[in-house]
Amino acid sequence: MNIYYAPMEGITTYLYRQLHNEYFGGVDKYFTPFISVFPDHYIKKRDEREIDPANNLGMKTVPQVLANSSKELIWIFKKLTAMGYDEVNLNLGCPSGTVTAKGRGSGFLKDPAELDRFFEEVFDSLGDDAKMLSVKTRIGYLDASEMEHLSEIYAKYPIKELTIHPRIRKQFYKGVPDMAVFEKALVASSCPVCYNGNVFTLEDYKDICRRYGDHIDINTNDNHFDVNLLNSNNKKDNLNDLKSNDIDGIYHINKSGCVDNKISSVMLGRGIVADPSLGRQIKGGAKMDKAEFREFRRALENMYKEHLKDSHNVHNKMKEMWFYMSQSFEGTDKYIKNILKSKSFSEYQAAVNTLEGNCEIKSGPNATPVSF
Ligand SMILES: Cc1cc2nc3c(=O)[nH]c(=O)nc-3n(C[C@H](O)[C@H](O)[C@H](O)COP(=O)(O)O)c2cc1C
Repeated sequence: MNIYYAPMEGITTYLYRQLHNEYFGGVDKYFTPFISVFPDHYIKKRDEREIDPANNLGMKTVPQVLANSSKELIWIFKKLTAMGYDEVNLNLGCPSGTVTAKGRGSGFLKDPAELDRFFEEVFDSLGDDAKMLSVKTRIGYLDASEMEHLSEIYAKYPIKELTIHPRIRKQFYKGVPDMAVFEKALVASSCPVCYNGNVFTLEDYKDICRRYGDHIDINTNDNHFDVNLLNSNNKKDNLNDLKSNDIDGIYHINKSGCVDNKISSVMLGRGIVADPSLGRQIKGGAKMDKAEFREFRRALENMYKEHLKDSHNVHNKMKEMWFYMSQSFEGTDKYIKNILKSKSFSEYQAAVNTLEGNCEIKSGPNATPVSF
């Protein structure tokens, strides 16, 4: 199973990604926060830094882009692949009003006919290279029933991987993911599917794997089976038989060689911001302890101090991080308030020391973080 660190605007900047990779790892791909592409083929300087290969050494980074014209997308796609990226992710999920008002992000889902035309132009123009395009989508703009038609559109194109966050636009990040709609979309997909939403703990991850993770990847070039997780009915010994005889009878194998009702990847968002060791735990490594957390938290502060000009920005950035990270500690209620309402960096530091001194890292499931 591939483990991805979700794109998170304002959080998963290249500086954060570098630090997370250095301290915890456990992540197969890091997605950049969305990069807006402007009509005159321009992206912000800030975003140029996000994609600069020198800022992404030693980790696998996937640039995510926000575009709703094929010209914009084709331009940025070519720029990124020429820089060496082998995947570009299209954002069809952003719920922010300023984005959706321009028909971008989840706002693009409002007009499926236009989305279909857009994909047709993009895939026609990019030819074989288009197989490097992946998509991250919500299940609808106004209503989850929209996903049925959206799935038909996605299934027409050889998308590298489809990440499904099973919420509609107006939910933002609240409420529970709609698993029934996710399941239908998973079955309808013609490409590998990544699940995203509310995976906050190792248990949440295992639950998703139990339901959707039993999968077999087939490398069609050398007919080699790479077994990731096999359930008790499909013992390893039976694989050669499966390969030669029964595989189509048991599973429907899609174009990319994945079993179409099983997921290929899980994308972690707020859960891994809260507990940066979540990916490592999923890969069989240790949960962080307080000393390790503290070291990472100090490294974050130092990194922001070094790179953000204004000390207010450092303070605000750390408050945002603590909104999520406090979810990894027991009984933080009265302490986290002091961090979030601190007026100066020294007040903030005192409140952080109090929280870290009085609260232990949770051993059980984390609470559900909403958003800052
Ligand atoms: C603060 C914040 C910023 C986000 N920025 C992006 C973004 O730039 N691109 C994107 O596709 N999704 C973005 N998301 C959505 C996440 O990638 C993810 O889909 C969402 O948080 C659900 O996953 P989770 O329940 O694991 O957090 C953002 C979410 C939050 C809370």
